[in-house]
Amino acid sequence: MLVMLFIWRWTQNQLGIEKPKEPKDEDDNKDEEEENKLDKEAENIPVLTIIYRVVSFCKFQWKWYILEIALFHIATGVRCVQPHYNAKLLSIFSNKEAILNFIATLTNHEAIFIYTIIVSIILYIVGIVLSGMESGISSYSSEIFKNRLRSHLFTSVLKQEIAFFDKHKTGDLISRVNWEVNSIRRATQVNKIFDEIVPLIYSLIFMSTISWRLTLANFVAMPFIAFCCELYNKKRQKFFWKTYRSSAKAMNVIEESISGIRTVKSFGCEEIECKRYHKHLLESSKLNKEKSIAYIIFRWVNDICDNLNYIFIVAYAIYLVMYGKILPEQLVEFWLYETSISRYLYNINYTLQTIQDGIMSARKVFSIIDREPKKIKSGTLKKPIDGKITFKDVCFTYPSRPNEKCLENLNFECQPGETIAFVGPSGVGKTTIIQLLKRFYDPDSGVVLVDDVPIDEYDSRFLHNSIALVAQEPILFDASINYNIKYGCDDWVTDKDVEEAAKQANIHDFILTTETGYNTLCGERGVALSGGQKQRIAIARALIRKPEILILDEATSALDAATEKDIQDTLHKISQNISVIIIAHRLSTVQRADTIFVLSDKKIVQAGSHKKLMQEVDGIYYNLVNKQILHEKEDTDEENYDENNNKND
Ligand SMILES: Nc1ncnc2c1ncn2[C@@H]1O[C@H](COP(=O)(O)OP(=O)(O)OP(=O)(O)O)[C@@H](O)[C@H]1O
Repeated sequence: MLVMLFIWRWTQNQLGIEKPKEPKDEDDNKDEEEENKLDKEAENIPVLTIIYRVVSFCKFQWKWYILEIALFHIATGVRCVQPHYNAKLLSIFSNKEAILNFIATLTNHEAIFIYTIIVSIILYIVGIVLSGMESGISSYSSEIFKNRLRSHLFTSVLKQEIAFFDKHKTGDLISRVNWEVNSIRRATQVNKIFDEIVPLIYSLIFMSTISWRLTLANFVAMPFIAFCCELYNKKRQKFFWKTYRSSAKAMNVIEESISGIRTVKSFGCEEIECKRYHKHLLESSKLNKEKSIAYIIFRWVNDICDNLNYIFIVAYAIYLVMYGKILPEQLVEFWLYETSISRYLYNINYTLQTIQDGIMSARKVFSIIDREPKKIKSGTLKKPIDGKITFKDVCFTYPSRPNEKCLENLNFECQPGETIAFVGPSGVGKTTIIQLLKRFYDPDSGVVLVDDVPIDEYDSRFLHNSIALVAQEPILFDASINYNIKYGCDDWVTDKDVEEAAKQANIHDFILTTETGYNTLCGERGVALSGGQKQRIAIARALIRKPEILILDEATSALDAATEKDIQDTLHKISQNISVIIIAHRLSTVQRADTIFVLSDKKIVQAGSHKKLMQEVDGIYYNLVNKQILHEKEDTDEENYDENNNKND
């Protein structure tokens, strides 16, 4: 009973039923606290829920699991009978007298001898073949599981609201998709534990039929070993969280440095980035060193206990043989089983640790898979849109900066087919207005309406298709120009539409000059193209959708004056039928807008056409235009001066 209690306690601990406490890192800043909220929630998921979730992910490849379990049991059964036949052979040759006796009567024993050898060989071969097949199937089914889990996790990550990505670092998310899923996959090979438990039980049964006293002697050191395991596993759990954090930080440095390699190189910061990465690796190595020391101590204590137990069993066995309680050949058979017992126990402990790691990883993975994206209440309305946009008393604060109001009581209207523009100093909230219209965030108060209907009543996909955005920093995917223009609507647009959109965006001629035309690859994030080319492809990507509302957020900032004028003419033609919102610092870009809204101090302070605003000589717009004209004049004067000087030289 006592032993059972210890085993139960030990298993509980091994499986992490006692929730691991995340150690408090003194260096943690506020951002990390915010980011770790999810992990803290994850820690509270009961272990049985986690096991249930993992099992429900496994169940769809149940056929593989059943085959694997069947093969496993046959292979284990075969392996368990082997020592019996080996012992039979050994007992024949156990001493000189027995060998001479056997040779003298060889003809009598020949059949038994050959039979035993043949059975032994067959058992070995069957055991090897079945074990191999079982391992292969197990690894195959766990790979299927891993991919399925990764795919679910990735889908869940993409479903999250934009605010989620403001708080969670890319490195952490990538680490969950790779590292944590792998750790769960290892834990799902739970049959590995049966690989040890079943033969252990079989061996114990065989051993107790030989001598129940000797079999019981195996359990003498069990309580102490269980106690050591418990101490060691507590230590391991502490290390798990710390190692996870430092690996996620290291992953983040890799992601940031590689995606921003041009910035890193242009500032000559390669060494700084290497040092930053190295710092996190050192942190991780330090933790691993401590972990290894803890492991060494655990192994020492474990092995000492094991050996002492062994010595005790040997002494006890000699005693039993001496007093005729068991026969020498029985002892040989017993010993063949005995040698495997400690190996089984060690492997069980190792597998339980893997399962424990898997459970901790599963907490991290399922906390995201099960996370309901906040506030993304999507309606079902799909009625065609005319393009009227209304912002009514909209107030907004970014969730990651809850103490800084970004927009206050914003009110404006855009009639269908109108072009409106937002201008104002940098950081005043122009892009934020667009983010609210695209429902990347929901306002704290007030309402955003499209055609007098609150935008959360529209089907989210329908709304995104009706409102096309050309963002400030267009992101192109590492695929062909054709793919990038068609992105998201390749099931309803043709190659002719792609060409048409490219012509409207003034990029068609450039595409024709490339060797592979529309199949030219854009490179990761569009690195193989110039800023202006990227912007024009992004404009084509927006135009091909034939949206009812088109948003251009600094969409032509990287273009030369002539190209910008061509695109503006095209957009002007298109904008007769659709609503257009333009955000631009270059005021010449917004001059044609029906209404220009000037933002300052979180709200709209001026509104009207360019002509009207230019009449308000005390207004911000008038000043902005004058400053820009003056600036452009200074630039032209400087250029003329340089040119004259060059001529005189
Ligand atoms: N994801 C975010 N989380 C927290 N704060 C943000 C976030 N995005 C923007 N901000 C802050 O909100 C404010 C408004 O930003 P926004 O990008 O709307 O300005 P903008 O007027 O478009 O600026 P610019 O003309 O330079 O593009 C800024 O102070 C900015 O720092």
